[in-house]
Amino acid sequence: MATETQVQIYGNYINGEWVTASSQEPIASINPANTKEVVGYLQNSTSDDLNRAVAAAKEAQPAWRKLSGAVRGEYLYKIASEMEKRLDEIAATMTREMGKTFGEAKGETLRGINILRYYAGEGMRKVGDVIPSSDSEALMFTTRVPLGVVGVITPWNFPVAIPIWKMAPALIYGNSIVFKPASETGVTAAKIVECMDAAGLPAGVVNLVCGSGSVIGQGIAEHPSINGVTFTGSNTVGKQIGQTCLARGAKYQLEMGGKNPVIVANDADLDQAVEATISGGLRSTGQKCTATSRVIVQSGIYDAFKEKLIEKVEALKVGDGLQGETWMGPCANANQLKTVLSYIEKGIAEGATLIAGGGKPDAEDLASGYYVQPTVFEDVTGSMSIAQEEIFGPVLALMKVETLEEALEIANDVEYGLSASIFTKNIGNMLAFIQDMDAGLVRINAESAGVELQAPFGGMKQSSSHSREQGQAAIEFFTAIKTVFVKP
Ligand SMILES: NC(=O)C1=CN([C@@H]2O[C@H](COP(=O)(O)OP(=O)(O)OC[C@H]3O[C@@H](n4cnc5c(N)ncnc54)[C@H](OP(=O)(O)O)[C@@H]3O)[C@@H](O)[C@H]2O)C=CC1
Ligand SMILES: O=C(O)CCC(=O)C(=O)O
Repeated sequence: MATETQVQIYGNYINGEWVTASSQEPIASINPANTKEVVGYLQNSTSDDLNRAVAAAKEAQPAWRKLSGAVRGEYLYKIASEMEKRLDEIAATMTREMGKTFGEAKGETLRGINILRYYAGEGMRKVGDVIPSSDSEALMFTTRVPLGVVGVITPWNFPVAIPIWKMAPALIYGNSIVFKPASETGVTAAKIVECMDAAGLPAGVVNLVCGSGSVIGQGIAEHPSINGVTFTGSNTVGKQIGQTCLARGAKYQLEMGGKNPVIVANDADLDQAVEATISGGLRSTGQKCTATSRVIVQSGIYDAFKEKLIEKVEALKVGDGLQGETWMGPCANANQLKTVLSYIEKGIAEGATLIAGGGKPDAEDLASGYYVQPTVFEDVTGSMSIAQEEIFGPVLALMKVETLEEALEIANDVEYGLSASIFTKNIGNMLAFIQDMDAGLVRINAESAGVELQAPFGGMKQSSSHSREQGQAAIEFFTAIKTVFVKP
């Protein structure tokens, strides 16, 4: 009861003001580690609220765009400083809203701050090239212009880093924003926007509209005044957004699922491979699009690898992410837990052998959260659902192979192509993997998760719309090239 009385209601942020949605029916954001705790209340917005946010963004964009890149960059530096002042508070809110451990949440918030500073610097870098004209008297060059109003639709699994790696480049290149965060993590989103407000960002440049995906998310995809939509989330929703944008001629960028493999070769450093498989597969409760899901192990090292992996997985401490000793928190919501448990059942039904975990933990103090045990299967074959479909949970599927060629064939035999790792000391194995692995991110002797903010990020096959986010690659989505020809 004590928590209920202190719970804050967060407004939408439209045209520089915190406002209540027209529906007057706030949505509760629940702590997945203890479902009796409400973290905060968010607005359940309607299309009228969305229209107001889009109108504000449209009005603010021309003046924002006219500022120099350096001046826009100053705002990003200020937002980063505001977030730094509230680092622990924002990280704790993230843990309470979606369950990842406080250490991971703090690391992610710092990453968000670093992304802001990186793109602040981009405001001072070149945006075009001089190209020789066939006319000797003419000057020909390229410049770039912003898209206009950008819709930002984000998931709950990286509630700070993903919104910021979309919004920071959108802003630095002169766009204004309508931001619709995942409903699970609306309080964390509101705190990011509070930092933007405290930094003095001009009214209307960023607008926050909370509400359901089917109303506000779909409304953004359909809105005639939104010029581009950047999305991270499920494949089903991503494709729907892509088709809606395509139909009205808007630009879109989609980052979606993964079914990421790790190959462990006979000559791998065993300890390194085990540590990286656990970290890549089970941190954040396996809820990363880059999480390791399939572990393809050569027969010569299989038994030793399996033994060490199981010993370590069974020692992992599951619990509330705010408690220092916790290694793995709960699933982010009831649906996630249900999905993970149903994949575990499918794995057993399709003939895989369960060798660790496999259900909810027994501990009484975990009964009111969405907890699941870290789980490992062996005897997994390529056609099983747990080898093909994204689980988005702490479930590892071990697959034994004889040769590296066989390992690569299995690794590529899925519809996704986001990230992939190999553990080997052999340069030939490394080069074959770099060359033949169909993934946007290939990592050698390193876990499959973990993205560096200054490098391009995105997937192949069904994992993305084939565009790239982050680093300097972000300019490709958030701007259009203008080729200029000048003749005296
Ligand atoms: N690639 C990744 O990083 C992620 C992948 N996923 C995958 O998706 C699965 C389901 O997760 P879930 O959270 O439901 O993912 P969704 O794709 O449903 O949600 C992602 C974002 O899209 C919004 N949204 C939902 N429906 C629509 C719609 N019709 N039109 C526009 N926007 C919409 C959501 O809003 P709201 O929250 O209000 O529903 C949220 O902001 C996971 O199990 C995982 O497999 C999930 C998250 C991240
Ligand atoms: O691995 C990472 O750091 C990023 C993962 C990611 O982008 C995602 O899960 O959506």
